[in-house]
Amino acid sequence: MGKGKNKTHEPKNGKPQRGANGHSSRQNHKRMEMKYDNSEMTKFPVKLAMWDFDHCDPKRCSGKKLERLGLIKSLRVGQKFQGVVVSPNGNGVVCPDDLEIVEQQGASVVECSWARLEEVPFNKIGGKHERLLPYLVAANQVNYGRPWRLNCVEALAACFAIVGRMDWASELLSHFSWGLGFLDLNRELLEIYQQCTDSNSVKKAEEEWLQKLEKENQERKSQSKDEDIWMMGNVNRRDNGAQSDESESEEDSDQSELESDKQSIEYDSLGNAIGIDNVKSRKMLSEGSEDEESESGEDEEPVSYDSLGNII
Ligand SMILES: C[S@@+](CC[C@H](N)C(=O)[O-])C[C@H]1O[C@@H](n2cnc3c(N)ncnc32)[C@H](O)[C@@H]1O
Repeated sequence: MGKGKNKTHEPKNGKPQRGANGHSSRQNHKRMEMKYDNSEMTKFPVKLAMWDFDHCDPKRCSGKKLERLGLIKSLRVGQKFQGVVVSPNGNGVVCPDDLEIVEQQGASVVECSWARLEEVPFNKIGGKHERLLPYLVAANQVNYGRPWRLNCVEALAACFAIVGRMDWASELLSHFSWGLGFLDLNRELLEIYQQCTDSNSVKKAEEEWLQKLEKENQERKSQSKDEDIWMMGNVNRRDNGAQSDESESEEDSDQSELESDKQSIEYDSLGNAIGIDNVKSRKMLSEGSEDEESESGEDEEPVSYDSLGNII
């Protein structure tokens, strides 16, 4: 762990743990509590706090930036927080019913790496109101476009926005060049969550949104499949169609070969039709050449197929 407040300190000679300032953790705890009443904290209308595990690059870390701006306070492991704790360890999701808690006690986050969550002693941090965030999409430069994985300032802003304090959400995000983009990106969804009441109703709204996304995704896929077909003609008749399985394509190719051979049926000297054999032998040849083509074709131009065997 790095040099943050919450790096692990080994007890020496069985004596109580002491922080970097030489005070015992109990004394530090008192100091931290007192610091909350410090005038520094008036920079933001409510308490903002974080447990900082120093996992992240300080230059890119939104929590550290809020701390440098004097907007958020670091908490020590062992300290609990009275307000809403926006945490990967939460049970319910943040909901409009949390407004009172947020307005009276503030909000906090866990500043750590998503990749190192298992190192966070969640049982020694948190509070009575630990919450997850419902589906929202990150707008920060590290995880842009990624759902659920918000950074600390986005998580705090999301909490404020959901409980209806868009003013606080904007104020906090305005310190980041990309910040207000988070509210733009999630505007419609945030408005939906704001209409909810308790945690269950937010979960329900989230579920409906995800179903809508899934439906749109399916529609987009089938639309692009249709467009492909119009652009490329019947893809099952392409030379490398050997890979497009299914009886449909085999039937098609049989049919087309028969049709094209109708006029070219030849007869031997005894009057036997020999065109059918020719069709068969040509088909076998063409199958052989398809194999060769598909082998060499792999190197030249990789082709992928969807579940219906269409080239995508
Ligand atoms: C894992 S840290 C990553 C912080 C990042 N390094 C930064 O620069 O801010 C993000 C924190 O925001 C809160 N958070 C973000 N997305 C969340 C979600 N979907 N549910 C609950 N908490 C979330 C949690 O406190 C989480 O620990």
